Formats: sequence, C-alpha cells, structure tokens
Amino acid sequence: MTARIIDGKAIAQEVRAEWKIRADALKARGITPGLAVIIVGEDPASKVYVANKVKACAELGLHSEHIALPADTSEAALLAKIAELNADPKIHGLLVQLPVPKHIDGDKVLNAISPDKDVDGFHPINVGALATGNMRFAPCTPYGSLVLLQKSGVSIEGKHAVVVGRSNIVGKPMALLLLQHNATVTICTSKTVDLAKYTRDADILVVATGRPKMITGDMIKLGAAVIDVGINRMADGKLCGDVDFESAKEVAGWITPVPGGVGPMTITMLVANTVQSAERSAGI
Ligand SMILES: NC(=O)C1=CN([C@@H]2O[C@H](COP(=O)(O)OP(=O)(O)OC[C@H]3O[C@@H](n4cnc5c(N)ncnc54)[C@H](OP(=O)(O)O)[C@@H]3O)[C@@H](O)[C@H]2O)C=CC1
Ligand SMILES: Nc1nc(=O)c2c([nH]1)NC[C@@H]1CN(c3ccc(C(=O)N[C@@H](CCC(=O)O)C(=O)O)cc3)C=[N+]21
Repeated sequence: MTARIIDGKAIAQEVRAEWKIRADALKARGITPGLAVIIVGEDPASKVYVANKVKACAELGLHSEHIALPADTSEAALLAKIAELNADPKIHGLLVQLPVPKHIDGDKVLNAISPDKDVDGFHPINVGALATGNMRFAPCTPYGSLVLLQKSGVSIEGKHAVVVGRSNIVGKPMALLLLQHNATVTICTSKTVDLAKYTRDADILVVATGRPKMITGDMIKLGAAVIDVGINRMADGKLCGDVDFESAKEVAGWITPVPGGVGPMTITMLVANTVQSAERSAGI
C-alpha cells in the first residue's frame, strides 16, 4: 500500500482562494484586512515563516506590516509596540513570533496582545474559548492540520486520534480541535511509556515533537491518516518532519510531506484568521 500524499501546497491555494473572496468583499466596503508580525531577534524558522506570510498577504491583497526589532529590545519597548498596534485601526491581526529572546517574558507578551487581534489564538482568553467550545481564533497550525484532514476526506467523528506532543502552540490545541470534531483523543508526551502502543492504534496520527523522523512505519496503523507537523532543518540544509516519510508512506492511508504539508496551511489559516478578524470588527 502506498499512502495518498496530502498536498498542503495545493490545498493551501484552494483555501486561500476561498478567503480571497471574503477579503475582496471587505475591500469593496472600504476595509482592507491588515496583519502585523513582530519579530524580535533572529530565528531561522521564524524567518521562513515571515517570508511566506508576506507572500500570502500579498496574494490576498491584505495590508501587512513586518516589524523587525533587534534581539536586545527591552520587554517594555516590545509591550509598547504591541499596545500601539492594538490601537491601530489598520491592523486586524497581530502576532509576535515565538520564541522571544530569554530576557523577555513570553507569557507577558501573549497577554498583552488584544484578544480581538490575536490571530495566533495564543491569548489565554482565546485558549479558554477553544477549550470551552466557543472558539474565536483557532491556532493556525492545528487549524490548518484539521482543514487538511477535512479537505482530504478523512472522517474524524468516532475515530481514534493520537496527538504526539502537548505544546501550547500545536499539540494541546490540536487535541482540543479533534475533540470538538468528536474524535476520541489520546495525547502522548515524552513521558509516555510505550509510545508505539498508542500510535499503532491511531486512525488519525498528528505528530508535533521536533524529533526528526521519530515515528517510523512500524508505529503506524495500516490506512491511518498521518499529519506531520514537524519542521526540522538537517545538517545538509534540507527540511524533514517528525515522521519517517519513506517507511510511513508504505503503511499510512494518507500522509503529509515536509515541506509542502502543514507549513503552507499554517500561513493560510493565519491570513484566514486575519480576514475573519476584519469581518468581525466590521460587524459581519
Ligand atoms: N508546520 C508548522 O507550521 C509548525 C511546525 N512546528 C514544528 O512542530 C514541531 C513541534 O513544535 P512545538 O510543539 O512547538 O515543540 P515543543 O518542543 O514545544 O513541544 C514538543 C512536544 O513533543 C513532546 N515530545 C518530545 N519528544 C518526544 C518523544 N520522544 N515522544 C513523545 N513526545 C515527545 C514533548 O513532550 P514533553 O511535553 O513531555 O516535553 C512536547 O510536548 C517542531 O518540529 C516545530 O518546528 C511548530 C509550529 C508550526
Ligand atoms: N507566534 C508564532 N506563531 C507561529 O505559528 C510560529 C511562530 N510564532 N514561530 C515559528 C513557528 C514556525 N512556523 C512555521 C510556519 C510555516 C512554515 C512554512 O511555511 N513551511 C513551509 C516552507 C518551508 C521552507 O521552505 O523552508 C513548508 O513546510 O512547506 C514554517 C514554519 C510558525 N511558527
């Protein structure tokens, strides 16, 4: 058996076209959705992300601001910049690239972003809204992973979904989204004893550990849908996922590649959340 490859790039284009219609409708009413991204210091992963984001905004005709602050920016200066953008009517979506340098308190930063502009969905109010089923902004990577499953025709209801990883930005919100769609959800972590016991029982397997190729074909159930969130840059400069694609594709029913899987969807859901935020601010 060879898995169907879930083409994240193609699905991202399709979803962007849907959101472009909504962005155009707003523009016809004189509102251009605007996204601001703040990046403090240099982080290679964030650089790729920012470049792709600028491209996606241009594609949809959104206003975008990219604010690059030096690595030694004080916490107070960053919070002041956030306050300024919170009050800027041109900006409907605002995010600070993570991780922030060590001298800045990441939680303080997430708390400072207006929950109404928090297109990452990381503010505690939005985290709570997701957990209680009143979602406002779904975190982009889990949201994009969910849309990949839906667009690929993978049914979620009643299925056993196993999420490997419990970070606040990927694993935990992914588990909540799958639960909301009536999957039976298991969350595995680095402390899980006999990880393969769980992964082998997964109809849907989402992997977000940051451990290159740690999930191999023998850990996957025949016909499972495998979503590989991992983005790891190898010594040769190439990217690879947390799943060993070569062995996994022989067992899985569906699988996402890296690159070209979840990554392009993360960017797409970010612009989608920005358009949605602009709609909300216009009372639509
Ligand atoms: N495609 C995209 O758009 C994005 C991709 N990423 C990528 O996804 C990956 C994960 O990111 P992120 O969630 O931020 O990472 P974190 O490092 O914050 O979290 C990793 C999680 O994986 C768990 N873990 C680590 N090793 C194992 C193991 N051997 N077995 C089981 N669980 C394990 C950890 O468990 P514990 O909690 O016990 O330590 C932790 O919960 C990275 O490769 C990152 O680059 C991230 C964001 C967006
Ligand atoms: N506040 C915040 N929110 C985030 O969502 C966030 C963040 N900070 N910090 C960094 C990580 C990383 N991340 C990526 C998203 C998309 C690609 C992406 O577009 N990947 C493409 C291209 C990869 C390439 O060509 O190098 C792909 O996988 O095909 C990469 C990385 C979001 N993150």
